[in-house]
Amino acid sequence: MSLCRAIQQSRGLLSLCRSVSLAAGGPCHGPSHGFASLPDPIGDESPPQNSKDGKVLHPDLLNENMVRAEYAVRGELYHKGEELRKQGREVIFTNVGNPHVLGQKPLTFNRQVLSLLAAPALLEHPKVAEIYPSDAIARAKQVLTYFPGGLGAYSDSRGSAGVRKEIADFISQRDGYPSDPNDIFLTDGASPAVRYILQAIIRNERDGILVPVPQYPLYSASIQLYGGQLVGYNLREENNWSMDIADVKKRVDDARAKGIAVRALVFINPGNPTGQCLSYDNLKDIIKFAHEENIVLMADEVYQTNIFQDERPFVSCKKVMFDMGAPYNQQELVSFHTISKGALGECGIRGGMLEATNIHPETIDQLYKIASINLSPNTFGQAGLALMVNPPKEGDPSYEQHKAESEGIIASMRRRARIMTDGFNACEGVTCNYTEGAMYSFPRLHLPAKAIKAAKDAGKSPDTWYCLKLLNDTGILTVPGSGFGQEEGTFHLRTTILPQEDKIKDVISSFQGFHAKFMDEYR
Ligand SMILES: Cc1ncc(COP(=O)(O)O)c(C=O)c1O
Repeated sequence: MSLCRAIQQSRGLLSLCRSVSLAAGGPCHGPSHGFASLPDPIGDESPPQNSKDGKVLHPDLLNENMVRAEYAVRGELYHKGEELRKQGREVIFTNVGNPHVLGQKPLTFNRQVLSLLAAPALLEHPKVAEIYPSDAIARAKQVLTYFPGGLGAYSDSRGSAGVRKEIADFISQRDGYPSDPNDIFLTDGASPAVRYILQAIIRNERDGILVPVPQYPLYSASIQLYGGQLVGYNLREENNWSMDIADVKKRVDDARAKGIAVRALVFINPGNPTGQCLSYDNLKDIIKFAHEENIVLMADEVYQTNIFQDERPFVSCKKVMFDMGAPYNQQELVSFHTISKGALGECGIRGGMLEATNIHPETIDQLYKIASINLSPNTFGQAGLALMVNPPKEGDPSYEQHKAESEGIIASMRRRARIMTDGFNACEGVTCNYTEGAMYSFPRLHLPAKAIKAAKDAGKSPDTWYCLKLLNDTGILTVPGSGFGQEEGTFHLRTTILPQEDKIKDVISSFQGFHAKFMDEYR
């Protein structure tokens, strides 16, 4: 059956069939086959410059939005760190929330199931029951039924229906409100899911997206890539990185006065790089605001199980919205989740998702079309999502071990968050809010004037200059606050809390030693 026909059958949509015909590799019916004739010439204008110094793909002739996009997490510091590592120096990669690279072990049950999915012939092996627990075998067989042709075959472009159903059940249970598998898209990590939505929202340079400052640079880079405008709103560091709706409102008014259509508000809960968790009341304010201002909400909830403070449990934006009732339960919302974070930390397997709530059905069809251009999200990532949302249950042979491993990882992160924060706060001229959630510390560096001058003389922003010195002296690779955005005149760095417990004290005392020496030199 052609992709067109399959989509028509599942959604009954002829119009989508027309527009997707190019991606499906052949026309269905109708005139729109995607090969429109070329536009008429604009006056007698000659074509733009096509090559330089014998190269068509010359750096001066690339898509400008691509060239302008920046992604600090893998920016100057990262490249310098890689250079040092290749020279044989020990580098501690605390620049990115990538737990396994710093020694976190994968969850046993999940990898048992994934290994059986990768090598299904093992399921027929006479000794399989001696090696694998019975629930891992049963779960692998069940997940295999979601992937006709196994994990080596393309799945539906939105992701396997079976996995989406498990995710919808998980969301319904988590929030107490229904979730529709047809509104869930599975992607290769949450990053492409975020990009799908930004790409759909941004039409041109007059479309604005509200993004927290500091923010995770996936947002700034993607908004640049799609040619939109980032409209920053400040998180209040003095108030534990809280959101100030009055400030957001002011940013919206300013942007509108400049002719920008503000179309979406991104918030990250728990926050990256700032580590704060939003309270139920904060979420209500955000939803009310978005409703009043007619703005789509983009809820980045990838750290929803990385919670280190009992008084601030995670509550999803969707739950609060439905608790609030009409008219707020009609608010347009897209929420994101991933297997890269939480106790899984499976960054390399690339499993992520979005759930679209109250989004127009024809927009969902357009998203489906865009997803179908990529054919299929990777199947191991999808299986990883199924394992995340539907772990072993009480009474299952793997339950106790799975629970102990998962809870052990989060409890250890909580201890490490405390060690990091306390360690930073013990330093002269460093202040750091406690990491309530996520995986990062974002201390403020109150740099002396002499240090700021030295940085400027070196042609660097003071935080980048500081982080480069820290890397050179100690091998600790962090990301300067400027990569996330920070209030004018303030300087920060971001580090993960992920070095393992036998290492983290050494990391923080190495930082403290460096900083004390630094202050002696520049105070
Ligand atoms: C706030 C936030 N959103 C989304 C992502 C994307 O993660 P992934 O694409 O690995 O799912 C990250 C990764 O660090 C993140 O910190």
